[in-house]
Amino acid sequence: MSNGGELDRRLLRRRHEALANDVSLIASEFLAGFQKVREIDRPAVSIFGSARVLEGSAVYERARETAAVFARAGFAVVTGGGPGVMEAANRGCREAGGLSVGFNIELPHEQGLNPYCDLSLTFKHFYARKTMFVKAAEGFVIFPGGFGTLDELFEALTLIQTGKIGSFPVVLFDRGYWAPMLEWIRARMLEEGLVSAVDIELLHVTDDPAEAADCVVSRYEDRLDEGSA
Ligand SMILES: C/C(=C\CNc1ncnc2c1ncn2[C@@H]1O[C@H](COP(=O)(O)O)[C@@H](O)[C@H]1O)CO
Repeated sequence: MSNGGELDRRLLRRRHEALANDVSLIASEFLAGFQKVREIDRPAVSIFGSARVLEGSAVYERARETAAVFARAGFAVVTGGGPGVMEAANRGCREAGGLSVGFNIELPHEQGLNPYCDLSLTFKHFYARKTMFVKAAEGFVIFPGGFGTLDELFEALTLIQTGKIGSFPVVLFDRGYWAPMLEWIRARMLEEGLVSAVDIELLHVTDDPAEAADCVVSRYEDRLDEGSA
């Protein structure tokens, strides 16, 4: 099965004769993604986190619980549709009667879509898929994770910091996990003038599922009152 990697590698090799066709394939993936986002009939949160945590682990169970709180608040839960935190969040949302959405990705070592998604789409390209996490969401909750999770966290933060999207809440779940990163951001990035204090204020840190949900839901309600949601 094609995993999109061949197309990405071809684009980067700059084989110009193939570019127009390749770009139109990518455009059609964006369009299919936007159409799927339109099917989400309520406000949504995008939840990111490790693909590797297992059922029963603290991170998995907190993600499941957090997604359930969002579902009970009337929010859809959007994830990458894979295993680990993605599965936990889709599962928690489904168990609480919410709308559970998975934007999966074709990978060389296929993991497949987890069985807890009501709406789903599988992408070939990370960049089209990442746009849908942002397009769909009123905020972001990020659980402990590795490179993929950090990529999604900093994508959201950069879009907010540069004003490409509104100032949506970004919640880091698990104080202990994120503390060293936040300390480094303050001690080095801020100290050396590479970010501003207001940039750091974009991040909210919590260990509490209800607080994570309240942060996103209350900001959404404020935007509704202002007429900007
Ligand atoms: C490596 C494993 C599974 C890979 N399958 C994935 N399926 C869907 N989405 C994924 C997968 N791996 C990473 N992602 C995305 O990145 C985030 C997690 O990455 P991390 O490096 O594990 O932090 C996640 O939010 C996904 O969107 C398990 O064997």
